[in-house]
Amino acid sequence: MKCKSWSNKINNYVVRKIKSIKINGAQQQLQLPGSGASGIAAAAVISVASDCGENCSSNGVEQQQHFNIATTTATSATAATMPAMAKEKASATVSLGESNFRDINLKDLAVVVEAASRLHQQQHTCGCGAVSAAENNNNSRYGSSKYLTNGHTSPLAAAVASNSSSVATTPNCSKLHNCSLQQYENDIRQQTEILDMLRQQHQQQQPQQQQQQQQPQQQQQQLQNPAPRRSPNDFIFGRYIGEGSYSIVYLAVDIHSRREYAIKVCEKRLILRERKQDYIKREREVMHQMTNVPGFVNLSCTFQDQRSLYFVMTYARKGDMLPYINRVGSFDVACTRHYAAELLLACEHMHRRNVVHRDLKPENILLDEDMHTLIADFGSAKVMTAQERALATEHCSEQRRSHSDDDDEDSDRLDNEDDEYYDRDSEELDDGEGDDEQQQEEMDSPRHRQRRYNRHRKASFVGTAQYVSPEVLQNGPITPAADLWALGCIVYQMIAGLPPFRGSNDYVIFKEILDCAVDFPQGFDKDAEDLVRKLLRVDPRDRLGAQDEFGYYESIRAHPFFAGIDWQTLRQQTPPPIYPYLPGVSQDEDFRSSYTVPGDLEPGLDERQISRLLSAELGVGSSVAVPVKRSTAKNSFDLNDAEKLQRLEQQKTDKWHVFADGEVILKKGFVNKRKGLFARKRMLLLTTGPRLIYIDPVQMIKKGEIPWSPDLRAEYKNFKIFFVHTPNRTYYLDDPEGYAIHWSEAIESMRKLTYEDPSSTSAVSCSSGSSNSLAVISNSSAASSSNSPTARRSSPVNASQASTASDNRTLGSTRTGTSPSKKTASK
Ligand SMILES: Nc1ncnc2c1ncn2[C@@H]1O[C@H](COP(=O)(O)OP(=O)(O)OP(=O)(O)O)[C@@H](O)[C@H]1O
Repeated sequence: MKCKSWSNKINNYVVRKIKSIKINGAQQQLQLPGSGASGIAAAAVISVASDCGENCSSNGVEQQQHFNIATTTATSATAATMPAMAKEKASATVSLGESNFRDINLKDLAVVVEAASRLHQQQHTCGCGAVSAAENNNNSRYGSSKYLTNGHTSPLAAAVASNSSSVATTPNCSKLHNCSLQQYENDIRQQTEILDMLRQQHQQQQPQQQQQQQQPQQQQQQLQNPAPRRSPNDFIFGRYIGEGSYSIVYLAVDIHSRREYAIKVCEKRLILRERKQDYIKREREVMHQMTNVPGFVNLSCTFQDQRSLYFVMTYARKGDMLPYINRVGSFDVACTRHYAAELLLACEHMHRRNVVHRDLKPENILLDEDMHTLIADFGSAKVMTAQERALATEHCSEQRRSHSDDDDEDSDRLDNEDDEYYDRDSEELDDGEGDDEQQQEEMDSPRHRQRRYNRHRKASFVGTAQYVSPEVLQNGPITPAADLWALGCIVYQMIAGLPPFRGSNDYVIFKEILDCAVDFPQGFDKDAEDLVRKLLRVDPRDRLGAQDEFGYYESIRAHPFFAGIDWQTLRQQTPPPIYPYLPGVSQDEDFRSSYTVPGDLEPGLDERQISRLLSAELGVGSSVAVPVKRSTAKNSFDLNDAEKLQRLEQQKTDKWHVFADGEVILKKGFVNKRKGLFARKRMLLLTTGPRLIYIDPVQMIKKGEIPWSPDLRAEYKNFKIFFVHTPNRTYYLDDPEGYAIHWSEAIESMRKLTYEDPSSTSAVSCSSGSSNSLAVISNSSAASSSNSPTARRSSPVNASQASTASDNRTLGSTRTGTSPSKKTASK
């Protein structure tokens, strides 16, 4: 069994390495003759013994990667599989920069094809390696991956990924007999072609290589002095990006390579206190495993100091997806289709590697420079063994049979909802690789299976309430179908603007999930609705894709919602622009982050630097605009103290007065506040704060505020519809009484009064006595130029900053939905 596993590992490693090999420092994108190359084995005897991956150069002059590479010392299993290689390379430990990394590849590759041929012959007779061929052929179904990292390939990160991917590439025995001699011959032929291409390229680059070979002294030095581990002093920390439960993420620049990274700094103290060692460990392991897989955040390296652990990751420049959904309310169908397709590809990649993410949600879908998705946050991920998968599948059927007898159980569990928030992955099944056959039989006995299953049931509720699948809530076994459930939730949210299961608290949300009752508001795209219904099935086995081969979701790809998707080139295409599902919102919003790390800052993350970053985050000492109150009252919203007192006195009898927190209500009226396809009736108050407060008129509860800032802009579309644009969200409001223009102008007047020179403001008079009775005496030219839907151009929005806005997240989780909708169960 081991040799199959190693063979597979070897194959994957080499294919990756060949695809991303560097020739003389320049990246060569090789067009492989086919992606079924499964057998070249030489590079597999290289074991990267460092944490450090892609681009973590520590030598400022040469910007080279230094890795300790213990050729053939990887494991005895490798040696057993590749006896010839083992003898040739035994225990030669070298420190490797990218240049000699390349040379070694080329030298080794010559040996490899022959070795691989031998290996394949052996494998064919004993059955080993068949899975490699099968898996690689499966991969080729969907075209060859490019292993891009921020748009460039990364052999070293590939090496790291490969080094940690033994679990992922463990063969699936059921495929063993699918191989044929013909297949192997094809593979060998392809590999020979690849090698020839490499040779040609190598020869073309010969002069440069000779030049490099004239620097033996330098290389000798590298061999003797392996690169020191990274430290915070190798990076300039530019700005705070966001924070999680145990970590803060900064944008930083590598002082050697000048590359930008997102560095997650995890406080050891917090991790220990909260006993989250497993969580962090798992995140690191899975990130390693998914590094260099398209659509995932790469983990370039990790290091630590006394206080913290550092994860150096791909910087997802455009932040996470949630603010985009919040900003435009909901995505149009083309946009949803594209992002849903990228997510499906990501699920396939994970599930093929036996990784179940378990916490897929818009906040964990990051966006790179080109607006392609990068899946992040693997703290909740689960790496499943084949056995666990079989167990889970087996149990599903039992669970289904017993489900009807089990009705009371749900409510018991829900009553103890707080207890559900634990994660005991440290109690994972301990059936390791080394089990012999007898042990194996014992393990497979019903008694053992039940025991293991019971232990497994204790395993985690991890994830986020709104996206968690019923089987996770019911302590059922974890299967990849949990991510397909989340995919259904996310597709729903992209179209409708809110997640399908909402509630004022987790208890209500869990109940909704277990009932699987989903509202599809009017206007929900029919194909999208069908897809969502088919993904949101209580029984994981009933979910679309669950009966497909793991990691190859043909049935989901074939769903009509995905008609027209070119799966092969999806990630090379330019994603459709994010347009709102609802018409009328400006379509030229620029979410691009304009921030770059200044070059003149000091590297490191000591107290001084932390305080600088904190000050910048809080806007202390920076040029963040603060409200400027003018003394001259030209705008009638600018009340003097006596006027305010008088108005407050009048206002006391007003039932909305209590919501104004002692401020004068300048304008009020009922509006429908839209979010995606949902709308809610709200009383909207504009107060002297200035504040825009919205209240649930039925429950008489304040639901929230539209956050004021100098960037806030009001814009009317017609007499009924107006927008309030904030950096993080466009509020889509509709005034059934037709005072949209009045609202828009009143808000603009207040903004100008607060943040701008009063000489440029419109003169507005108001009467707070009656709803929507504001009399506007506007400077018509100013109003029309600033408020015209076509003339208005918003200022650039920093998406990363937007992602930290908590008000939107709160709004995103509140229950809405007065718009006509049908409530149906899609069980
Ligand atoms: N590689 C990255 N590029 C850009 N932003 C990132 C990156 N990784 C994380 N972030 C952002 O940093 C913030 C904090 O991320 P982090 O992973 O520390 O916590 P989290 O996953 O949000 O929370 P928790 O750890 O509690 O699950 C998030 O807003 C996330 O969007």
